[in-house]
Amino acid sequence: MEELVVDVLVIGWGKGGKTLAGALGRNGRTVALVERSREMVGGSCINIACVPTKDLVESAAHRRDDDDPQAWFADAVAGRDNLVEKLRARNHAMLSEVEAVTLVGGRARFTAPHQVEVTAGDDRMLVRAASIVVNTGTVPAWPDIPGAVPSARVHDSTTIQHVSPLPERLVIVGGGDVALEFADMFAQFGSRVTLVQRGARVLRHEDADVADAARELLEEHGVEFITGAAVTSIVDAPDRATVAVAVAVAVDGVAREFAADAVLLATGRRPATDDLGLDVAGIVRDERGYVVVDERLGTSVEGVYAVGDVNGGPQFTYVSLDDHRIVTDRIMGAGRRTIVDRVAVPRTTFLTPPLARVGLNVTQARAQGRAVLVGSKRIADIAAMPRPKIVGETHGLISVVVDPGTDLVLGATVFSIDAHEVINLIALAMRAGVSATALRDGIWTHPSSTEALNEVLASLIPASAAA
Ligand SMILES: Cc1cc2nc3c(=O)[nH]c(=O)nc-3n(C[C@H](O)[C@H](O)[C@H](O)COP(=O)(O)OP(=O)(O)OC[C@H]3O[C@@H](n4cnc5c(N)ncnc54)[C@H](O)[C@@H]3O)c2cc1C
Ligand SMILES: NC(=O)c1ccc[n+]([C@@H]2O[C@H](COP(=O)([O-])OP(=O)(O)OC[C@H]3O[C@@H](n4cnc5c(N)ncnc54)[C@H](O)[C@@H]3O)[C@@H](O)[C@H]2O)c1
Repeated sequence: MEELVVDVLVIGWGKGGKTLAGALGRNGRTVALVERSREMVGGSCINIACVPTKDLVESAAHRRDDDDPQAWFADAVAGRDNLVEKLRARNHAMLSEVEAVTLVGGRARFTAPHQVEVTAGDDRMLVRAASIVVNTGTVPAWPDIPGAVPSARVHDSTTIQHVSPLPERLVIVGGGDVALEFADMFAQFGSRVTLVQRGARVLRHEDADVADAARELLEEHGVEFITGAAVTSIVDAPDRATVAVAVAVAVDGVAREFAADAVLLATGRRPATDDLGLDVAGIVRDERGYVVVDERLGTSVEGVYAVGDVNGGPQFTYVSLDDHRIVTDRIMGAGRRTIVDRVAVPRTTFLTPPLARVGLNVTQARAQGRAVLVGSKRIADIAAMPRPKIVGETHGLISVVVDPGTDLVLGATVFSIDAHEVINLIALAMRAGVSATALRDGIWTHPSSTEALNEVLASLIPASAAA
């Protein structure tokens, strides 16, 4: 069997792993990166997750009522394929041009704490390394519902991206980011979307006014919500799938069975650790299968680290990227970076317009018993922010939570055009200790979305007095 000995082995071409492989390779370490799938060169983000889905979201948002849905969707898919192909080639080139990095195609499996066997068809290779970085990500978690099995009509978030033709009726099961982003996107492409969700409320982690505004937006785009509902079966027939649901509170006139041309199961993800041989190597997993790590992302085996989704942290590409900084620092630097250093990590759900949040919202501040000030305005009412009116997208609201004692921002929700950008500015202000007053009095370009801060932060009132 062919053998390869390197300083650092990265398993999986995720965001953290590929960045780390390039950085270490350029700094004199020999590195091997193993990826099991040609279609995943570059990792989930560019192939099946962030980039292709946001490209489709963007295309869907630009469709007008008189544009033919099928033709528009086909064009959007072709554009997406073209983009992904380019990004994949670029990702391959970025590492193949680093001499110290060896790219290995195949499935890796631990056979000892510092050794993996890589299998590709009949080919086998042994790779040994003093440092190993597990970056295998997650895969869709299929729910335990009768009939919930992959088929031409029953999809997960990966296969639905290749559905053809555009489904006239799409039933989505779930209430997280994947469910909401695909619901909004397909509704705007022209599908009739029904979203079935277990909880009584959508976006239960958001303030009630934010969740209501998001639901109203999606309903305006044509999404029907069936809340407090459990899917009891999916029956896949040649001409249609039928999704049966049991609802907690019966409402007259609401169907219990939904016919669909396609079903999307958006019920979460599970770690890609099933067949990785972690137990053989003594690498401890938690009860859900995620690799257990310490604050510096070390596993139970010295010299073995886990970065990205597989370590059970927040599942965002930029968190995987930050994980690479911690492990790179540990392998090449002072080893002082930890996940505890992370302050104000923002997130965005890519609806149209996007819904972004950082830090505490009003509900969470109240739950902590904090007396806070809140500035909250509907986008349509913010006179000092004409950009949404210029663009013709005035849905949403902005809400900022401020500590009255320190004048520091504790959190913000921005549900508006440009929210995914504005939230980064607020997150930076939180990290840098910039006061709410400084943000209120900031000199911002005009017309822009940032200038909403001038007006929203001038309207602070005690949370107890806010609705
Ligand atoms: C539909 C969708 C949309 C998303 N949108 C966003 C977004 O807009 N913004 C955002 O920040 N996050 C988004 N996410 C989350 C984001 O995609 C993930 O957090 C991120 O891609 C995780 O990357 P990673 O570094 O953990 O590994 P991944 O990029 O998942 O890479 C893991 C790699 O390991 C390979 N692999 C697995 N097992 C083995 C093995 N045994 N041997 C060899 N190779 C192996 C896999 O093939 C894969 O290429 C989205 C997720 C989904 C599902
Ligand atoms: N824009 C972004 O940054 C972005 C976009 C997509 C995904 N992601 C990340 O990827 C990860 C996966 O997203 P996701 O939405 O798949 O997972 P999730 O865990 O966020 O949501 C899963 C949803 O499915 C529901 N669910 C689970 N089992 C069910 C069942 N049997 N029946 C009905 N409902 C069920 C849950 O209640 C939940 O609402 C998340 O961490 C998410 O943050 C991020």
